[in-house]
Amino acid sequence: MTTPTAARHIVNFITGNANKLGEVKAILEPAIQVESQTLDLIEIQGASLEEVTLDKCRRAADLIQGPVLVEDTCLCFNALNGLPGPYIKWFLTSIGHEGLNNLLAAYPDKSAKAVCTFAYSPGPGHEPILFQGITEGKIVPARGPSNFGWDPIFEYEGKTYAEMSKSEKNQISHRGRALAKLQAWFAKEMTS
Ligand SMILES: O=P(O)(O)OP(=O)(O)OP(=O)(O)OC[C@H]1O[C@@H](n2cnc3c(O)ncnc32)[C@H](O)[C@@H]1O
Ligand SMILES: [Mg+2]
Repeated sequence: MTTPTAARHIVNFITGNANKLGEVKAILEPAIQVESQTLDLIEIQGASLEEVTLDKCRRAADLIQGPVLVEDTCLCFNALNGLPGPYIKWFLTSIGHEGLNNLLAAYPDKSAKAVCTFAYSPGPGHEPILFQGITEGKIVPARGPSNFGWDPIFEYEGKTYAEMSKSEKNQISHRGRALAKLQAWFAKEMTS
């Protein structure tokens, strides 16, 4: 006799970032199984955070010809009206943690928002669904291990992301908050 297995959702998370994948797996599994493919997806410029992610998702669904999950992360400095925002990857690569701190040297306001926007598409031709999470913190000189992007310079309630354990970060992070919305949506899909 075979044991019936509960229906489980599988998502195909398209990303070139192994740290993102690690966090997404830690948060979603085992309830939602995370498979992954690495694709270098073009990210459009001069658009809203939502448009960047929607466009990335449509491209991924077209390339894969199937259901996909993508994500775009922004780090927005309030004193700079939201910049570097979606361009944080290039700023981080070019000027590093110290340079990012220096960008705020002229401003007393060091507050920043970490914004994570996931987009899920059931396949090509379908309009993707967005799930966004925001964590408010501040930019500080680097503290903690430099394993993942700007984790050492983003402080939330006295600790930088880099000083937190993985589970501590996932509970309060921009990514954790966005995925809580995605989990709720998938849970509803399962029962409808
Ligand atoms: O293939 P994709 O998913 O696009 O991966 P990516 O590394 O290009 O990621 P983004 O385009 O979203 O750029 C976001 C930048 O912020 C970094 N980043 C993303 N999430 C982070 C987090 O939780 N903590 C620290 N740095 C993060 C990431 O390494 C990039 O430099
Ligand atoms: Mg990217």
